Amino acid sequence: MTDRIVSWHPNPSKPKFTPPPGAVDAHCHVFGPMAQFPFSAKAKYLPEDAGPDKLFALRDYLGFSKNVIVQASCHGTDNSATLDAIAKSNGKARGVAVVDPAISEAELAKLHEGGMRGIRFNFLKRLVDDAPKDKFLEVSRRLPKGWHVVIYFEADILEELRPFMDAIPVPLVIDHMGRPDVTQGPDGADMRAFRALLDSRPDIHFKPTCPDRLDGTGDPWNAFAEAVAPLVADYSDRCIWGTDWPHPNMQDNTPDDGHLVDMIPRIAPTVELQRKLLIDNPNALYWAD
Ligand SMILES: O=C(O)/C=C(\CC(=O)C(=O)O)C(=O)O
Repeated sequence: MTDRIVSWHPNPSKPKFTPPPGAVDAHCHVFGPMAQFPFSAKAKYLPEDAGPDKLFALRDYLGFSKNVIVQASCHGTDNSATLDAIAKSNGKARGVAVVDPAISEAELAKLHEGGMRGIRFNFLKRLVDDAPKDKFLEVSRRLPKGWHVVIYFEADILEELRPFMDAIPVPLVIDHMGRPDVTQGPDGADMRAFRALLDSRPDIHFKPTCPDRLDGTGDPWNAFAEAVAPLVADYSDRCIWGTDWPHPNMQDNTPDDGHLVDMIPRIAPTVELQRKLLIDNPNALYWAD
Protein backbone atom coordinates (compact mmCIF):
# COMPACT_ATOMS: atom_id res chain seq x y z
CA MET A 1 0.00 0.00 0.00
CA THR A 2 1.83 3.10 -1.17
CA ASP A 3 -0.57 5.51 -2.87
CA ARG A 4 -2.44 7.77 -0.52
CA ILE A 5 -6.03 8.22 -1.59
CA VAL A 6 -8.36 11.21 -1.67
CA SER A 7 -11.89 10.09 -0.90
CA TRP A 8 -13.61 13.45 -0.53
CA HIS A 9 -15.06 15.95 -3.01
CA PRO A 10 -12.61 18.75 -3.84
CA ASN A 11 -15.27 21.41 -4.14
CA PRO A 12 -18.63 20.49 -2.58
CA SER A 13 -21.66 22.56 -3.48
CA LYS A 14 -23.47 24.78 -1.00
CA PRO A 15 -26.54 22.86 0.22
CA LYS A 16 -29.99 24.27 -0.54
CA PHE A 17 -31.12 23.04 2.88
CA THR A 18 -30.02 25.15 5.85
CA PRO A 19 -29.49 23.04 8.97
CA PRO A 20 -31.12 24.55 12.08
CA PRO A 21 -28.82 26.42 14.51
CA GLY A 22 -27.09 23.87 16.76
CA ALA A 23 -27.19 21.07 14.16
CA VAL A 24 -24.69 18.25 14.74
CA ASP A 25 -22.80 16.37 12.03
CA ALA A 26 -22.74 13.19 14.11
CA HIS A 27 -20.71 10.91 11.85
CA CYS A 28 -17.44 12.13 10.42
CA HIS A 29 -13.76 11.27 10.72
CA VAL A 30 -10.29 12.77 10.61
CA PHE A 31 -7.27 11.29 8.82
CA GLY A 32 -3.97 12.31 10.36
CA PRO A 33 -2.22 14.53 9.61
CA MET A 34 0.04 11.55 9.02
CA ALA A 35 3.30 13.28 9.99
CA GLN A 36 1.87 13.82 13.47
CA PHE A 37 -0.49 10.85 13.72
CA PRO A 38 0.77 7.93 11.60
CA PHE A 39 -1.76 5.42 10.30
CA SER A 40 -2.05 1.95 11.81
CA ALA A 41 0.21 -0.78 10.43
CA LYS A 42 -3.03 -2.77 9.94
CA ALA A 43 -4.83 0.01 8.01
CA LYS A 44 -6.70 -1.24 4.93
CA TYR A 45 -6.49 2.14 3.21
CA LEU A 46 -3.95 4.93 3.31
CA PRO A 47 -5.65 8.30 2.88
CA GLU A 48 -4.31 11.78 2.29
CA ASP A 49 -4.45 14.04 5.32
CA ALA A 50 -7.92 15.21 6.25
CA GLY A 51 -7.36 16.88 9.58
CA PRO A 52 -9.40 19.09 11.91
CA ASP A 53 -8.89 22.34 9.97
CA LYS A 54 -10.53 20.86 6.88
CA LEU A 55 -13.28 19.22 8.94
CA PHE A 56 -14.19 22.40 10.80
CA ALA A 57 -14.12 24.48 7.60
CA LEU A 58 -16.57 22.01 6.04
CA ARG A 59 -18.76 22.11 9.19
CA ASP A 60 -19.07 25.89 8.87
CA TYR A 61 -19.55 25.80 5.09
CA LEU A 62 -22.38 23.27 5.29
CA GLY A 63 -24.04 25.09 8.21
CA PHE A 64 -23.44 22.72 11.11
CA SER A 65 -22.53 23.75 14.65
CA LYS A 66 -20.87 20.63 16.03
CA ASN A 67 -19.25 17.32 15.07
CA VAL A 68 -19.12 13.81 16.41
CA ILE A 69 -15.82 12.40 15.20
CA VAL A 70 -15.74 8.63 14.85
CA GLN A 71 -12.32 7.00 15.01
CA ALA A 72 -11.69 5.54 11.54
CA SER A 73 -10.17 2.09 11.04
CA CYS A 74 -7.05 3.52 9.37
CA HIS A 75 -5.97 4.80 12.79
CA GLY A 76 -6.55 1.44 14.50
CA THR A 77 -6.85 1.71 18.28
CA ASP A 78 -4.63 4.78 18.60
CA ASN A 79 -7.18 7.54 19.13
CA SER A 80 -4.65 10.42 19.16
CA ALA A 81 -5.75 12.01 15.89
CA THR A 82 -9.42 11.98 16.90
CA LEU A 83 -8.60 13.32 20.40
CA ASP A 84 -6.45 16.06 18.86
CA ALA A 85 -9.34 17.13 16.62
CA ILE A 86 -11.75 17.17 19.58
CA ALA A 87 -9.26 19.21 21.61
CA LYS A 88 -8.99 21.78 18.79
CA SER A 89 -12.77 22.14 18.41
CA ASN A 90 -13.45 24.55 21.31
CA GLY A 91 -16.04 22.20 22.73
CA LYS A 92 -17.75 21.77 19.38
CA ALA A 93 -16.75 18.14 18.91
CA ARG A 94 -17.08 14.90 20.78
CA GLY A 95 -15.99 11.48 19.68
CA VAL A 96 -16.33 7.74 19.42
CA ALA A 97 -13.18 5.71 20.11
CA VAL A 98 -11.92 2.37 18.88
CA VAL A 99 -10.10 0.55 21.67
CA ASP A 100 -8.14 -2.56 22.39
CA PRO A 101 -10.74 -4.47 24.44
CA ALA A 102 -8.09 -5.00 27.13
CA ILE A 103 -8.04 -1.24 27.79
CA SER A 104 -7.87 -0.27 31.46
CA GLU A 105 -10.48 1.75 33.34
CA ALA A 106 -7.91 4.54 33.77
CA GLU A 107 -7.40 4.76 30.00
CA LEU A 108 -11.14 4.77 29.41
CA ALA A 109 -11.45 7.63 31.90
CA LYS A 110 -8.77 9.52 29.95
CA LEU A 111 -10.74 9.03 26.74
CA HIS A 112 -13.81 10.42 28.52
CA GLU A 113 -11.78 13.47 29.58
CA GLY A 114 -10.76 13.91 25.95
CA GLY A 115 -14.38 14.03 24.81
CA MET A 116 -15.11 10.43 23.85
CA ARG A 117 -18.61 9.19 24.68
CA GLY A 118 -18.67 5.77 23.06
CA ILE A 119 -16.68 2.98 21.47
CA ARG A 120 -17.12 1.47 18.03
CA PHE A 121 -17.18 -2.20 17.08
CA ASN A 122 -16.48 -2.64 13.38
CA PHE A 123 -17.53 -5.94 11.78
CA LEU A 124 -16.59 -5.15 8.17
CA LYS A 125 -14.03 -7.71 7.03
CA ARG A 126 -12.61 -5.36 4.43
CA LEU A 127 -11.77 -2.87 7.21
CA VAL A 128 -10.60 -4.93 10.19
CA ASP A 129 -8.82 -8.27 10.65
CA ASP A 130 -10.93 -9.53 13.53
CA ALA A 131 -13.92 -8.59 15.65
CA PRO A 132 -13.87 -10.68 18.85
CA LYS A 133 -17.43 -10.63 20.20
CA ASP A 134 -16.51 -12.04 23.62
CA LYS A 135 -13.88 -9.33 24.20
CA PHE A 136 -16.19 -6.63 22.85
CA LEU A 137 -18.89 -7.71 25.30
CA GLU A 138 -16.44 -7.69 28.18
CA VAL A 139 -15.30 -4.12 27.53
CA SER A 140 -18.86 -2.95 26.91
CA ARG A 141 -19.57 -3.85 30.57
CA ARG A 142 -16.77 -1.55 31.80
CA LEU A 143 -17.52 1.69 29.96
CA PRO A 144 -17.67 5.07 31.70
CA LYS A 145 -21.14 6.19 32.78
CA GLY A 146 -23.28 7.52 29.97
CA TRP A 147 -21.32 5.88 27.15
CA HIS A 148 -22.80 3.81 24.34
CA VAL A 149 -21.57 1.34 21.74
CA VAL A 150 -21.52 2.11 18.01
CA ILE A 151 -21.71 -0.95 15.76
CA TYR A 152 -20.85 -1.10 12.07
CA PHE A 153 -21.99 -4.18 10.15
CA GLU A 154 -23.52 -5.17 6.83
CA ALA A 155 -27.08 -6.46 6.44
CA ASP A 156 -26.03 -10.05 5.74
CA ILE A 157 -24.76 -10.54 9.31
CA LEU A 158 -27.53 -8.76 11.18
CA GLU A 159 -29.24 -11.99 12.32
CA GLU A 160 -25.94 -13.54 13.37
CA LEU A 161 -25.19 -10.46 15.51
CA ARG A 162 -28.57 -10.35 17.25
CA PRO A 163 -27.56 -12.32 20.41
CA PHE A 164 -24.36 -10.26 20.70
CA MET A 165 -26.26 -6.99 20.42
CA ASP A 166 -28.92 -8.20 22.87
CA ALA A 167 -26.16 -8.80 25.45
CA ILE A 168 -24.62 -5.31 25.28
CA PRO A 169 -25.63 -3.53 28.49
CA VAL A 170 -25.49 0.06 27.20
CA PRO A 171 -27.35 1.90 24.41
CA LEU A 172 -26.42 1.02 20.82
CA VAL A 173 -25.98 3.19 17.74
CA ILE A 174 -26.00 1.40 14.38
CA ASP A 175 -23.88 2.94 11.64
CA HIS A 176 -25.61 3.48 8.32
CA MET A 177 -28.60 1.35 9.46
CA GLY A 178 -26.47 -1.76 9.10
CA ARG A 179 -26.14 -1.14 5.36
CA PRO A 180 -29.50 -2.32 4.03
CA ASP A 181 -30.11 -2.75 0.31
CA VAL A 182 -32.26 0.36 -0.05
CA THR A 183 -33.25 -0.55 -3.60
CA GLN A 184 -35.53 -3.21 -2.02
CA GLY A 185 -37.70 -0.29 -0.87
CA PRO A 186 -39.08 0.67 2.54
CA ASP A 187 -40.72 -2.74 3.04
CA GLY A 188 -37.89 -4.84 1.63
CA ALA A 189 -36.36 -7.73 3.56
CA ASP A 190 -33.38 -5.70 4.80
CA MET A 191 -35.50 -2.84 6.14
CA ARG A 192 -37.91 -5.29 7.79
CA ALA A 193 -35.02 -7.05 9.52
CA PHE A 194 -33.63 -3.71 10.68
CA ARG A 195 -37.00 -2.63 12.04
CA ALA A 196 -37.22 -5.94 13.94
CA LEU A 197 -33.86 -5.12 15.51
CA LEU A 198 -35.04 -1.62 16.51
CA ASP A 199 -38.22 -3.11 17.96
CA SER A 200 -36.20 -5.54 20.08
CA ARG A 201 -35.02 -2.81 22.48
CA PRO A 202 -35.88 0.84 22.97
CA ASP A 203 -32.28 2.02 23.29
CA ILE A 204 -31.03 1.18 19.80
CA HIS A 205 -30.31 4.30 17.76
CA PHE A 206 -29.26 4.48 14.12
CA LYS A 207 -27.71 6.72 11.51
CA PRO A 208 -29.83 7.17 8.37
CA THR A 209 -26.64 8.07 6.56
CA CYS A 210 -24.49 7.34 3.52
CA PRO A 211 -26.83 7.34 0.51
CA ASP A 212 -23.59 7.36 -1.49
CA ARG A 213 -22.60 3.98 -0.03
CA LEU A 214 -26.05 2.39 0.03
CA ASP A 215 -27.81 3.55 -3.13
CA GLY A 216 -26.26 2.29 -6.35
CA THR A 217 -28.75 4.32 -8.39
CA GLY A 218 -26.46 7.29 -7.63
CA ASP A 219 -26.93 10.93 -6.76
CA PRO A 220 -29.71 12.14 -6.12
CA TRP A 221 -30.16 8.75 -4.40
CA ASN A 222 -33.92 8.43 -4.85
CA ALA A 223 -34.02 4.81 -3.64
CA PHE A 224 -32.36 5.85 -0.39
CA ALA A 225 -34.84 8.69 0.20
CA GLU A 226 -37.80 6.39 -0.46
CA ALA A 227 -36.59 3.56 1.76
CA VAL A 228 -35.27 5.66 4.65
CA ALA A 229 -37.88 8.43 5.15
CA PRO A 230 -40.44 6.03 6.71
CA LEU A 231 -37.80 4.71 9.11
CA VAL A 232 -36.94 8.23 10.33
CA ALA A 233 -40.65 9.04 10.71
CA ASP A 234 -41.36 5.87 12.72
CA TYR A 235 -38.25 6.03 14.95
CA SER A 236 -37.75 9.77 15.13
CA ASP A 237 -36.35 9.76 18.68
CA ARG A 238 -33.65 7.28 17.76
CA CYS A 239 -31.82 8.65 14.71
CA ILE A 240 -28.76 10.87 14.32
CA TRP A 241 -27.27 12.15 11.08
CA GLY A 242 -23.79 12.74 9.67
CA THR A 243 -21.94 13.49 6.47
CA ASP A 244 -19.42 10.63 6.80
CA TRP A 245 -16.74 13.08 5.57
CA PRO A 246 -13.97 12.38 4.44
CA HIS A 247 -15.84 9.36 3.08
CA PRO A 248 -13.29 6.58 3.61
CA ASN A 249 -12.86 4.33 0.57
CA MET A 250 -15.20 6.40 -1.64
CA GLN A 251 -12.39 7.65 -3.88
CA ASP A 252 -14.04 6.24 -7.03
CA ASN A 253 -17.38 7.86 -6.29
CA THR A 254 -16.79 10.83 -4.00
CA PRO A 255 -20.13 12.31 -2.92
CA ASP A 256 -20.85 16.04 -3.04
CA ASP A 257 -21.33 16.98 0.63
CA GLY A 258 -23.83 19.69 -0.30
CA HIS A 259 -25.99 17.05 -1.97
CA LEU A 260 -25.69 14.81 1.09
CA VAL A 261 -27.02 17.65 3.27
CA ASP A 262 -29.89 18.11 0.82
CA MET A 263 -30.94 14.53 1.60
CA ILE A 264 -31.91 15.68 5.13
CA PRO A 265 -35.27 17.30 4.26
CA ARG A 266 -36.13 14.33 2.04
CA ILE A 267 -35.79 11.85 4.94
CA ALA A 268 -36.87 14.28 7.68
CA PRO A 269 -39.38 16.59 5.99
CA THR A 270 -40.71 18.52 9.01
CA VAL A 271 -39.00 21.04 11.28
CA GLU A 272 -39.73 18.77 14.24
CA LEU A 273 -38.11 15.72 12.61
CA GLN A 274 -35.11 17.81 11.61
CA ARG A 275 -34.73 19.09 15.18
CA LYS A 276 -34.76 15.57 16.59
CA LEU A 277 -32.39 14.17 13.96
CA LEU A 278 -29.87 17.01 14.03
CA ILE A 279 -30.12 18.48 17.54
CA ASP A 280 -32.10 16.65 20.24
CA ASN A 281 -30.99 13.06 19.57
CA PRO A 282 -27.24 13.66 19.05
CA ASN A 283 -27.08 16.05 22.02
CA ALA A 284 -28.70 13.43 24.27
CA LEU A 285 -26.05 10.90 23.25
CA TYR A 286 -22.96 13.14 23.14
CA TRP A 287 -23.55 16.30 25.19
CA ALA A 288 -25.71 14.99 28.03
CA ASP A 289 -23.10 16.26 30.53
O1 LIG B 1 -16.73 5.71 7.58
C1 LIG B 1 -17.59 4.84 7.55
O2 LIG B 1 -18.57 4.92 8.26
C2 LIG B 1 -17.45 3.72 6.65
C3 LIG B 1 -16.31 3.14 6.22
C4 LIG B 1 -15.00 3.37 6.82
C5 LIG B 1 -14.92 3.07 8.25
O3 LIG B 1 -15.89 2.83 8.91
C6 LIG B 1 -13.60 3.02 8.92
O4 LIG B 1 -12.58 3.13 8.25
O5 LIG B 1 -13.58 2.88 10.15
C7 LIG B 1 -16.38 2.22 5.11
O6 LIG B 1 -17.46 1.65 4.85
O7 LIG B 1 -15.35 2.04 4.43
